[in-house]
Amino acid sequence: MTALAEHTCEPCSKNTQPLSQDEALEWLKSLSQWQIVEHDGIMKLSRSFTFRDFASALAFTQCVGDIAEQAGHHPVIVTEWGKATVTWWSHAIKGLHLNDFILAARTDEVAE
Ligand SMILES: C[C@H](O)[C@H](O)[C@H]1CNC2=NC(N)=NC(=O)C2=N1
Repeated sequence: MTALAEHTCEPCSKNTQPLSQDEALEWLKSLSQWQIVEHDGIMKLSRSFTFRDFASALAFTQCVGDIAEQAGHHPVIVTEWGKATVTWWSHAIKGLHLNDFILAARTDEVAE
């Protein structure tokens, strides 16, 4: 079975259905330390990463930005001293798509 990070992101149009809560919870089992949060009725995938200082958090933020640019799919990243919180969701479908789980897995790879 292909590791989640190696999956290919699929373009999703605004007509694509977001994952159901059950589907999202099933994919969540493939990740660790990520959680599904809901803001304004939109399910999102979020995880905080801790670092020894601001510069390290900023360098991680740049790496996540590179992943996002490469995929054409972007998270919200809150970067602060010693911490960065990454939240993925698919704006076009106002919910979660497998792409968000793939990019969360790729986010974990650059946090190591
Ligand atoms: C035009 C541009 O490709 C689209 O707006 C992309 C940009 N990045 C995106 N990122 C996320 N998370 N969801 C989107 O729907 C999205 N759409």
